[in-house]
Amino acid sequence: MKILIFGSGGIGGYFGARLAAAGEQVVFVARGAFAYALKHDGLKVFSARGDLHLKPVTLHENAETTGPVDAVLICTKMWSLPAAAEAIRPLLTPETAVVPLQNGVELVALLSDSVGANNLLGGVAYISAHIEAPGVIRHNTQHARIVFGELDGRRSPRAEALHRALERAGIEAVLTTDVTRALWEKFSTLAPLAGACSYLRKDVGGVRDSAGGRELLQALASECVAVGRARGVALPEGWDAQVHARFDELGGAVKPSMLLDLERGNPLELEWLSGAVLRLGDAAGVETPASRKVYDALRPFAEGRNATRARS
Ligand SMILES: NC(=O)C1=CN([C@@H]2O[C@H](COP(=O)(O)OP(=O)(O)OC[C@H]3O[C@@H](n4cnc5c(N)ncnc54)[C@H](OP(=O)(O)O)[C@@H]3O)[C@@H](O)[C@H]2O)C=CC1
Ligand SMILES: CC(C)(CO)C(=O)C(=O)O
Repeated sequence: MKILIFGSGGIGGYFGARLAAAGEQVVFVARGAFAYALKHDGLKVFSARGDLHLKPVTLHENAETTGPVDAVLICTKMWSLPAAAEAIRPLLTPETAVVPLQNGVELVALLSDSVGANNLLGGVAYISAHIEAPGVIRHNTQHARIVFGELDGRRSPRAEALHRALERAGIEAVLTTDVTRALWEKFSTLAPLAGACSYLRKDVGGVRDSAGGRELLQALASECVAVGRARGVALPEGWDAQVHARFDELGGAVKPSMLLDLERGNPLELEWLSGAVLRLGDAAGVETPASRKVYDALRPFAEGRNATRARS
């Protein structure tokens, strides 16, 4: 398959490198020092599942040289979505599968005008990976999983083809018939986790061990699940308790990407995590005081302090 990876950072670099190493035709979208490193030194992935060094790397330069693609994995931060949607448009055919892998539940609403409902699928990534240096990705745990599917639940040939490609690349892939639920399952785990770790400035182990850490996580998870259910999402009975089970499965040293960004002075995805819980909670008439506390405390840091990684 010809797969465009839009955004070659933590998740895009990891998934793209694995797909390319397994023989798929992968084209990476990168910029600045990262693009320079990919061009000259290739893409290096350090991972408990095996290191790899991909060289040469095919970089997207323009629509003419890249041509139409079979699938796009959008792997930027949330604030880059409009630019990504605009840039991929000339590369889409009516059959191209566009799978945004960001953490968030508003992706479909944000993208459906610009990308088009025919192209858009939903997806989530379960992985912990970050940029260590330009052209270098560090994958922090064993898990590397993508859950994705057509918005209408059908098992389309394009979704099946992408599923096979991901599996060939050693990525655990789940093709779901209820992607909205999959998005909310991840969101209701991740938004509380990212909120609690960032609010307390602690990794997963630190939150587990700190006084009030679990209570904060529980309160955030309950709010998130209540908002999802109020919107008609079929989250299973007892799902908020599952957040703890998932939290306990994670290694103590894992840091959600929002905490890593906070530590590095990068912009935060706060608006699409706790911010989304507040917005969607307001619209559905669900009270969200714990999410409000976390949002208000982190809001002063949301734009980041590093000019080089300012939002664009
Ligand atoms: N990291 C993780 O472990 C996980 C992350 N996620 C989610 O996945 C998404 C991506 O996260 P992550 O991989 O950490 O993000 P990163 O910041 O590591 O990677 C995003 C990359 O996209 C690049 N990019 C953005 N816009 C453009 C553009 N217009 N042209 C070229 N390159 C561009 C960025 O470049 P630049 O630096 O120049 O902006 C950066 O290299 C987020 O929504 C996150 O919440 C989900 C699961 C796990
Ligand atoms: C918490 C983690 C690393 C677990 O998959 C994650 O999904 C994220 O930070 O976005």
